[in-house]
Order: sequence, then C-alpha cells, then structure tokens
Amino acid sequence: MSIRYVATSKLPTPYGVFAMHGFEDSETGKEHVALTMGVVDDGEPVLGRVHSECLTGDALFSMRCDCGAQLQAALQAIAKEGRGVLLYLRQEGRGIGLMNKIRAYKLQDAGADTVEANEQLGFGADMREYGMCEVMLKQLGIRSLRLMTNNPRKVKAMETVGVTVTERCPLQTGRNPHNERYLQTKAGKLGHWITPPET
Ligand SMILES: Nc1nc2c(ncn2[C@@H]2O[C@H](COP(=O)(O)OP(=O)(O)OP(=O)(O)O)[C@@H](O)[C@H]2O)c(=O)[nH]1
Ligand SMILES: [Zn+2]
Repeated sequence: MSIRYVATSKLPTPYGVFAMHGFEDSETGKEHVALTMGVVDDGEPVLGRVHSECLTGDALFSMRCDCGAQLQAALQAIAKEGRGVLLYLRQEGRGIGLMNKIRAYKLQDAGADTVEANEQLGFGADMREYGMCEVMLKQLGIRSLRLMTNNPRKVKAMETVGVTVTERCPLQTGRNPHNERYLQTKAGKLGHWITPPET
C-alpha cells in the first residue's frame, strides 16, 4: 500500500475543533485527510463518514448533488457526540476527476442521467476504490464504524478493507429541486437507500 501518514494538526470549524490528519499516496499523488474528534482508538465503534471529494458541492455550494449538506451534517453529528471520524477522500466525481465530472454535467444538461453521462464518457458508473481507508483507519486505531451513508457499496467496501460496520446511519439531507433527478437515479440505478419525498 502506497499511503503514508504525514502529520496531525488542529482544525477549528463552526462545529467544533477537530484533529486533522494528513495522508499521501505516493502512487497516485493524492492527498487524503481524516478529521477526528474525541478518543477514537479505544476499540468502541466510532461514528464515521467516508466522504468523497466534491469540489462543486463541498466548496462551491452546488445544488446539483447532496454532498455539501451531507458533509456538514456528518461533521455536526460527530461534534454532537463529541467523538467520531470523517475521511475526506480525494476521489472527485466518483473517481473520474473534476474535468470529467464537468463533461458529465454537460451531458446531464443535455438530458443524460448521472450514470448514463459517465457511461457515455467511457467510465463505469462509480470508479471509486476505498483501499486507502485501511491504512488511514489503522493509523487512527479505528477497527469498527457506525457509518453515515446511504450507499450500500460503501458499507461493503469498508468490510473489504477489514473494518466492521456495526451500524449504518442514514444521511439523507440536502434534497432540492435541482438534485431531485440525481437522487432518484442514485436510488434507482446505484441502489442507494434513499426514501422518496412525501407526495
Ligand atoms: N461522475 C459524477 N460524479 C458525481 C456526480 N454528482 C456527484 N458526483 C461525485 O459523487 C461523489 C459522491 O457520491 P454520491 O454517489 O453522491 O454519494 P456517496 O458518497 O456514494 O454515498 P453517500 O455516502 O450516501 O453520500 C463525489 O465524489 C462527487 O464529486 C455526477 O453527476 N457525476
Ligand atoms: Zn456532490
């Protein structure tokens, strides 16, 4: 595994002060970050979020997806418990990168759904892999998670890297008229556990 722990610092946020741990992957050049709060290496399951980078949603307030709202809700939930972990993984655009995500959004503007757009560009619907989580969580002393996600693939991925998911905590937030079709496609084609809105 080419992932290496680099350093830890404090990260004050509106939700509380986290510890920020940096990791780098010498093979891909990607720099991943883990935020923790409280004691997470005591062997008890840790409330956790494995968040994939979404520059548009996390930093630029995009309403095309639900990522920004999920990121905030996860940090809030961790702060409320005073204990937890958030892995911020640099696999933008479900692993296809930012420029290809913009190409995919252009295809979506012309009528494709989020899966069709990836496929038209020659990619799979979801190109992410989670091997780096093994090293990151091991470094932090975390062996089991109460995982905040609606994505069944993520639960499976954690188990593949040897992390036990003791509980799956739904993270449904950020629904708006601009991401309605996106959420429907995630539920219908990618199998996400997303409850349809009340009609
Ligand atoms: N290729 C592509 N990537 C997207 C699109 N919308 C969001 N993303 C990326 O998708 C990732 C987030 O994945 P989602 O499928 O929304 O959610 P998830 O992380 O799998 O599942 P949750 O844990 O429930 O949030 C981020 O890397 C985003 O940049 C899109 O239309 N096309
Ligand atoms: Zn997003």
